[in-house]
Amino acid sequence: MKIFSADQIYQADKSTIKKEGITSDELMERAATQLFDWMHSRLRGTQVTVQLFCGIGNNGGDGLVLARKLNEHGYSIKVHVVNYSDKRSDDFLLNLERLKDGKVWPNFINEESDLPDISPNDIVVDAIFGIGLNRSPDEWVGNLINHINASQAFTLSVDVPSGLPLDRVPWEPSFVVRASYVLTFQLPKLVFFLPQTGVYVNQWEMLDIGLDRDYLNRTQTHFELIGRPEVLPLYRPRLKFSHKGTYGHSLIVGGSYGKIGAVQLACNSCLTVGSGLVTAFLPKCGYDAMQTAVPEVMVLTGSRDRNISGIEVPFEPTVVGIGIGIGQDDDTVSAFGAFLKRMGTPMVIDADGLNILSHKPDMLKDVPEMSVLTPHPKELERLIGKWSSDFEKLEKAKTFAAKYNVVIVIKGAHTITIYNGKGYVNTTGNPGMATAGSGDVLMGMITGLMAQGYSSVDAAIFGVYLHGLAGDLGVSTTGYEALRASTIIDHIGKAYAELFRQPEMEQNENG
Ligand SMILES: NC(=O)C1=CN([C@@H]2O[C@H](COP(=O)(O)OP(=O)(O)OC[C@H]3O[C@@H](n4cnc5c(N)ncnc54)[C@H](OP(=O)(O)O)[C@@H]3O)[C@@H](O)[C@H]2O)[C@@H](O)CC1
Ligand SMILES: [K+]
Repeated sequence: MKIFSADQIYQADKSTIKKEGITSDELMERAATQLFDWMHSRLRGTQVTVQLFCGIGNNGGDGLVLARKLNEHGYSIKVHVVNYSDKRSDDFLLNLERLKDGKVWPNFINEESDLPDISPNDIVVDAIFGIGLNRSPDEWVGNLINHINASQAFTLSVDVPSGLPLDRVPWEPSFVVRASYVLTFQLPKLVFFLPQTGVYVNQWEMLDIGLDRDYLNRTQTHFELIGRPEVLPLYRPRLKFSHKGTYGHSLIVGGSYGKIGAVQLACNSCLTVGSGLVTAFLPKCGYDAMQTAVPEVMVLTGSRDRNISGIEVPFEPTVVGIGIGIGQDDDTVSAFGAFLKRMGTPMVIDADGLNILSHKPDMLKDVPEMSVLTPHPKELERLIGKWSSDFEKLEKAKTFAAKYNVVIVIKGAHTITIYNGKGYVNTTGNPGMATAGSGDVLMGMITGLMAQGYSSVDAAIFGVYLHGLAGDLGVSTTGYEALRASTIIDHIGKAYAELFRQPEMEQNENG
């Protein structure tokens, strides 16, 4: 699903109005009716006080329409207009009149006003600012936002948490509503998924308001949200008349004394995701452990006991995954450099492989094009330099990926795969996966997918999604804390099956 910018959303808005021959207030009515239906279906007339805080633009207009509908259905409401500007929008004004026609008289809050009492039992509707926010809220508005946040009331934000801009980090972090729930109109917003801005969004949901499909389909975006519908078409079915050679031969190069487990995990996940053959290349000390732990994997060792030196393999691997647990000893660094120079085919580079590249940027020119780099935030920083915000991080990563023609997988709560100027935001995974070895499993999975013929970008997007899904399935039996990297591997098979599971309702309908 595409992630649109604020400007593009305004365009979609205009295009819908033009195409359907409706007025902008009709679209607002449609949007706010969705908000009302959502609330009404959950509250079912419960006598709770709903306090609506409405700005003076169209986000506030949505809030006013919602207030009118709640009032018509007998809910107990208090409407506050947050008077932060004289430039009230037409649809706000129209709906203010309609609200007054229904005998609801809002309380106008301005700089001098006392802040209204909010009980923790109230429901707050936050319709102060929407996607039109373009500068820091004034201090008194920020204080009101703080007051809402301190109330502990359930806070439902309309479209976006007020105070959160769509294209940058907030000017003042405390001047942003911390939403319990965001009902966003039709399209996901990038800020919901970035570490610095996602913290304002506890849960979110999209409400379809019937924006012009043509416009949405033909408009290119810089980011895409990756869910099951995006991943399914990438799946490459296995053929009946195939053999292990059809699915590639992966080479996993890694390990040093005390860090052989990383290679076991990567080899295991590489096999489990479907690589036809897997060979591990290790220092000698890892030989017995590897042969015992994963019998399906073939093992080659270098000449040294505790770390990797020359990397010599007597076959042409389909794809190489390299870097986990290799350390940065001088002979390992030169072996890594020589290997990069020799290999022409795309590889997956992780962990110390990335750290070596950060310390020896000269080697970057030898990284085969279309390789996949899988840094966590610290490794990324070493690679591309510091950034001042998540937005700058993404831009720098795009520039780096373009310069070397590689795919970068920025690991995190929402892992983002960067390639060719575009970011693919993953939706699976959970905090239990922030655990030792989780990254090694991902590296093995992406390698194993490339071995089977997935392109580098598809392997990264599909692998990240499947890895997260396996973690989500695993967590249902272990809970977050006890989830281990090996549990993720144990659930890769179920994750594949889950991709093709019919939702229960469909199953029932089909008898
Ligand atoms: N297609 C859709 O999805 C639909 C969207 N709809 C709704 O419209 C919402 C967007 O509405 P909006 O354009 O009127 O902007 P909104 O956020 O209400 O702000 C109001 C104005 O405030 C101003 N301003 C900005 N920053 C400021 C500041 N710090 N302090 C003071 N003032 C500030 C700025 O005006 P400026 O002063 O810059 O001229 C801005 O225009 C959207 O989120 C959704 O809820 C639906 O109704 C229908 C379908
Ligand atoms: K809002």
